[in-house]
Amino acid sequence: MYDYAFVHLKFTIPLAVLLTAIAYPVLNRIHVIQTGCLIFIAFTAALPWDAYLIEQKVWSYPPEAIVGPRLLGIPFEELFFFVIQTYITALVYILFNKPVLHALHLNNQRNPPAWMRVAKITGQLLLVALSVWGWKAAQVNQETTYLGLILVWACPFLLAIWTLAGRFILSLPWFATVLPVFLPTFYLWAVDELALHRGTWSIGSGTKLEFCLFGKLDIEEATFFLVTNMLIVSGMAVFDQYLAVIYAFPTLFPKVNRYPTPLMLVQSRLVNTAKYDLERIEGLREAVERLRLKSRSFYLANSLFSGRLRIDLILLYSFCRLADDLVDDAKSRLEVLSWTAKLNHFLDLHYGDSDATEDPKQKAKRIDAYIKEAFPPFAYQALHLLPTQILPPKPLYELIQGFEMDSQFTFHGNSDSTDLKYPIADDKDLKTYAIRVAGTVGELCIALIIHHCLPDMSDSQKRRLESASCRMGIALQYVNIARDILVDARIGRVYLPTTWLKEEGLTHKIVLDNPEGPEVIERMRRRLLDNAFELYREARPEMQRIPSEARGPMIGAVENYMEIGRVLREKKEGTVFVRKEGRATVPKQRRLRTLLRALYEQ
Ligand SMILES: CC(C)=CCC/C(C)=C/CC/C(C)=C/CC/C(C)=C/[C@@H]1[C@@H](COP(=O)(O)OP(=O)(O)O)[C@]1(C)CC/C=C(\C)CC/C=C(\C)CCC=C(C)C
Repeated sequence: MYDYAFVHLKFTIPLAVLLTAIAYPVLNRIHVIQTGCLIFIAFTAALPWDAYLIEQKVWSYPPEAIVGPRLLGIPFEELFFFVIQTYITALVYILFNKPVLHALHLNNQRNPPAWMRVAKITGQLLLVALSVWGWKAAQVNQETTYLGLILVWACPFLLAIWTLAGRFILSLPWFATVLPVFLPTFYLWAVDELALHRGTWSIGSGTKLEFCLFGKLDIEEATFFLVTNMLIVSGMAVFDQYLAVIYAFPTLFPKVNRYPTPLMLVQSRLVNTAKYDLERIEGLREAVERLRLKSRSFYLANSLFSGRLRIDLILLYSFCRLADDLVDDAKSRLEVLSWTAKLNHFLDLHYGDSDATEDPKQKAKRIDAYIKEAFPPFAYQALHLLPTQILPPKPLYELIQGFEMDSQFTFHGNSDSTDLKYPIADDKDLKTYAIRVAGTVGELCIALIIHHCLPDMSDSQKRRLESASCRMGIALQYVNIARDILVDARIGRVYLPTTWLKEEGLTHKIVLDNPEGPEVIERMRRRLLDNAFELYREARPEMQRIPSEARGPMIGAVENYMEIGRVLREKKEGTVFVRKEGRATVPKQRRLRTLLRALYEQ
C-alpha cells in the first residue's frame, strides 16, 4: 500500500532534510534562486516526457502503490520525484562547490588548451550522435525504446549546456562536478533497485534491453538517473559560470548590489569572452595561493564568503601580506624605510589630490608604471588589484605606519643597553601598534562588507561597526603576539611592553635568550591573552550587526583565530598543544569544529 509515498518518506525526504541541515549555514539567496530555477526547469521539461512514457506504457505503477492523484497521467509521487531529486543533487553540488572560487576557472574561456577544445568538440559530437540515435530508437516500439526516449530527451539539453559551459565545467576540480553527479546517482540507483524489487513501479517488457546493471536495476533506469544528475549539475555550473563573470570583472559589471539581477545574468552570457580581463584572473590566482600558503585560518574562512566580497577580501589579504613580507624580509632599516616610503607613495597616487581632469585610464597607467618601476615583479598583482576604489585611505596609511614601527626591532640586535629603543615601551605603545597593524585590517574588512552588503547603512551604524572591528583586530593581534613570543624572539623582536618586563624584573635580552624559559614569560602571555579576550568580549556582540551573508563567515574567521588564544590558555592547565615552527597551532579538526560552531550559532 502506498509504496511510492513510502519511498519518499524513507529515502528521499530524510536525505533532503539532512542535506538541508548540513548546507543551511552556507546557503544564501543566490543558492535558493539557483536551485528554485533548476527545479522549475526540471519539472516543466520532465512533465510532457514522463506523461508520454506513461501513455506508451514504458512506465507503469500498480494502483495500490500510489496514493491516487495524477497530473497528465503522472502520479503525484512521481512529480515530487522531479522536485526532490533536483533539490538533493543541487544541494550536493552547492556543498562540494563551496570551497571553489569559480572566477579562477574563467581563464580558459579565451585561449583554451588544446585538450579542452578537443574534449568540448568530442562531447558535442557525442551528444549529437546520441540524440540522433535516441530519436531513431524511440520511434519504433522495440527493446531500445526506453533508452532512446531517455537519450532523445536529455541529450539536446546536455548539448546546449555543454556548448554554453563545457570549458568551464572541464576546468572545475573533479570533486566539484564528478562527485555531485555520482554520489546522488549511486544513492538513487540503490533506491530504484529497491523499488523495482518491491514492484513499486515497473518498466514494460519489450521496451527495454533486459540488461540489468545489478539486481533488478535496468540499464535504462541507471542511465536515467545518471543523465538527469548530469543535467542538474551542469545546469548549476552554467549559473555559476555567469555569476563568476559578474563577480570577477568590475570593469564589465561596475555595480553589483547585494545580489545580481536576472538581467545581469543575461548580460554576462552576452559578454564577448575577448573582453574578459584574464590578467586579473591570474592576479587573483596568485592572491589565493598567497592566502593558502600563509594563513590557514583565513584560507579556511575565505571559502565561506561568496560573490565579490570574497574576491575583495582575498585581494586585501594579498596586499597586507605582501606589504608585511616586504618589510619583514628587508635586510636593513634603510630598506624598510624605503619600502614604506614606496608603499605610501603608491597610496598617494591612488588617494592623493590628483588632477581632476586626468582620464582614469591614464591615472591607472601611471600607477601601474610606478608599481613596475618601484617594486619587484612578484609584488605587481597584489598592488595592482587592491580595491582602492572601495577601501578608505586612512587605515591603509596607518597600516604602513604599523610596519614602520615593526622595523625598529629588527636591527637593534640583542644588546641589553638598547632597551629604551624597543618600540613597545608601555601598554599605550602596545595598543598603538596593534591598532596600526590589525585594528586597521578590521576597519578595512568592515569597509568591504558594508560596501558589498549594506551600502545604505547609516553613518552612526557604520561608526559603531568600525570601532568594534578595530577592537576585534587588536584582540587578534594580541593573540598573535602571545602565540609568537618564541618565533619573534628568534628574529630579535619582543612585543611585550618594557614596563611589563620591568615589573617582572626581566630585560629584553633575557626574553630574547630564553623566550620559553621563565614562568614570568608565561604570566605575561596570559596577561596579553586576558587583554585580548576582554576586547573580544566587548566587540563580539557587535558582529551580530554584520549583514547576514557576511556574518557567519566573519565570525568563523575571527573565532578560528581566537581559538589559537584558547589553545594557548589551555596550556596553562597542562594541555599539550601542537607546534609548527615554534608556533602553537589549532589541530585541523578543532579548527573545522570551531568554524562549524560559529556558522551554526551565528
Ligand atoms: C577571509 C579572508 C580572506 C580574510 C582576510 C582578512 C585579512 C585582510 C587579513 C589580513 C592579514 C594580514 C596579513 C595583515 C598584515 C598585518 C598582520 C600580520 C596582522 C595580523 C594578522 C595575523 O595574520 P597571520 O597570523 O597570518 O600573521 P603573521 O603570520 O603573524 O604575520 C593579524 C592578527 C590581524 C588580523 C586582523 C583581522 C583579520 C581583523 C579582524 C576584525 C574583523 C574581521 C572585523 C570584525 C567585525 C566586528 C564588527 C567586530
